[in-house]
Amino acid sequence: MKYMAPPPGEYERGLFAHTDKPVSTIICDDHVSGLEIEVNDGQWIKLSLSPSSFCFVVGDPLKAWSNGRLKAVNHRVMMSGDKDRLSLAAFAIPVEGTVIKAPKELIDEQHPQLYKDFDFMDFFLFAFSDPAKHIDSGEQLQAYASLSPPVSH
Ligand SMILES: O=C(O)CCC(=O)C(=O)O
Ligand SMILES: [Fe+2]
Repeated sequence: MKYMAPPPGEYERGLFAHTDKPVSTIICDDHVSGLEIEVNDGQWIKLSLSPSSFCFVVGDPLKAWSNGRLKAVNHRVMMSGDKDRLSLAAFAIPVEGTVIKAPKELIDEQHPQLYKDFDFMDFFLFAFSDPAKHIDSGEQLQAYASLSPPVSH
């Protein structure tokens, strides 16, 4: 991705806040910082990736697979300064027909099943569909797959 430097003195959105829809993402950049993660409601931290580091981002399907134990962090790109930014994101997309299903070891009385089993691609297409545009990115997994009340086994 290429993000253009903002006008002088401005702090500008490069990429809107979202959680990732692939299973996971590995990000590296050209050391012009810009990637931010939301740590608490509304509190954002800018990541400065060192030259040899990558950022591993848990996507919504991996959160569902882990029965909610792994968090899908809300993140965005904000640009300041006078340099353009280049980043590279490697998205993990499973083969067609892959079902996202939490292993039984991650489901018990204390950790009831949070999400129904679902076909990865059905969720992926849902997340980019017109109806889902009205749902906050961080709420799409909940809207698509939540089991409420949670089921315990
Ligand atoms: O460019 C970046 O650092 C982040 C890209 C990203 O979050 C995405 O493509 O999902
Ligand atoms: Fe992302």
